[in-house]
Amino acid sequence: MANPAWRLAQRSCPSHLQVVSFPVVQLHMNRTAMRASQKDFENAVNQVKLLKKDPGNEVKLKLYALYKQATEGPCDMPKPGVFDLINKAKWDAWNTLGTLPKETARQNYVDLVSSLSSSLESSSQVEPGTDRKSTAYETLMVTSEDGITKITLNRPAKKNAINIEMYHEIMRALKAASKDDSSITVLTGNGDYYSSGNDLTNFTDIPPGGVEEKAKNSAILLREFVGCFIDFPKPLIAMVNGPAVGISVTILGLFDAVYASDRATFHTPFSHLGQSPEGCSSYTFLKIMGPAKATEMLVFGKKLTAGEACAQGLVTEVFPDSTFQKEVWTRLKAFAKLPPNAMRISKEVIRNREKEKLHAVNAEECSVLQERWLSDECMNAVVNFLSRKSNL
Ligand SMILES: CCCCC/C=C/CC(=O)SCCNC(=O)CCNC(=O)[C@H](O)C(C)(C)COP(=O)(O)OP(=O)(O)OC[C@H]1O[C@@H](n2cnc3c(N)ncnc32)[C@H](O)[C@@H]1OP(=O)(O)O
Repeated sequence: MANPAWRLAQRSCPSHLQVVSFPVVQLHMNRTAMRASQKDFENAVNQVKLLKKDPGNEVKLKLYALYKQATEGPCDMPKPGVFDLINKAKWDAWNTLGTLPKETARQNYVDLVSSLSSSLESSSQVEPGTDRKSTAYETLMVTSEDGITKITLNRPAKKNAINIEMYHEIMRALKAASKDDSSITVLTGNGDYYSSGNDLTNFTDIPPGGVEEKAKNSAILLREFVGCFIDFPKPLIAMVNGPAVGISVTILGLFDAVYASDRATFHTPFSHLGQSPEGCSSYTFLKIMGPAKATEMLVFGKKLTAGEACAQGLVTEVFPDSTFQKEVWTRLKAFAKLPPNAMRISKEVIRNREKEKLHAVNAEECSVLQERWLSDECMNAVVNFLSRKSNL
């Protein structure tokens, strides 16, 4: 959407907000629909009218394009002339959606409005720098302000262990963040831990199909979860506020920057747990730190200090815990002011070369883990933890 013509329109036409504005979307409201998803869509169209804060021109263009695609299908209008700046920006936005199916456009529109409603609502009501738990999530706090969507793991009493609900909520929050109007996304933890990794009680809820079915379902969930990090389109930054264990460490290799408090530690005790690496770490860690150091972490379970993790390239920079929040947020706010499309495209250029490989590694790691979870070594480790014979 970094359309120079649109930028020019913004400067030369002070009334642009009316031109690409809610009424444009409302204009087409009289088409009623029969299907449930169409009802959601209509609700979303109505919700747009109720937004208290202007979502900005880029978001409005996205809404316009998705609306047109959802109601009329691919753009078949003649391209407006080069001097018809506003209509050309709208045409461009619609035309970029190509042959996106109407149903997908409808769904994307609904998702965008939903992320918009929560982010605009939170940014308008929350004091700067203050978190407010979004009612949409049980295990996370998600806020959006100053161009930054912040996803906070919020099970501090369980050291932010990732239970099944949290896996799903993180995926949902990432999908919403990928479409909202923020420039960058931050993941952090509430309390003294960043995250203690997979919630080991996830393994205790056995379905009627038995442990094999459990292992299969877990592998499917894990693959989808890691896939969201591989495909996340905006700069994704981890603020590692404290110790990190297991999968919360391995997926750091898929982040674009990792800032750590000097209280943080990085621990992947897979062998201790009878498991094997995930989160694409069997590939990313080798690239980041070389095979010898990666093996120490992933095979022998060596726990790294923040300083060591930084020296090995897993962490971008370490800050004293006392100034961690202040220093990192100052930096993130400056990043968020950079042109968002340029950041997104630069990330795309960097990531695209690796994407296919990363998805293949993810699939392989999940398939190996599916077997590992059925092993005696793994089952014993989980039982030991649950009966408190082991604290890593
Ligand atoms: C869909 C499936 C995908 C699977 C993907 C696979 C991923 C692999 C991994 O992530 S492997 C890593 C798994 N994590 C662990 O093995 C860590 C286990 N936890 C600990 O060793 C310790 O809790 C600790 C070192 C993190 C913290 O120890 P401390 O003594 O400071 O605190 P407590 O042990 O008393 O913990 C407080 C309460 O939190 C519960 N808890 C902490 N971590 C986990 C966890 N990972 N799973 C489940 N529960 C956890 C702990 O049980 C305490 O609860 P309680 O107060 O109710 O007793």
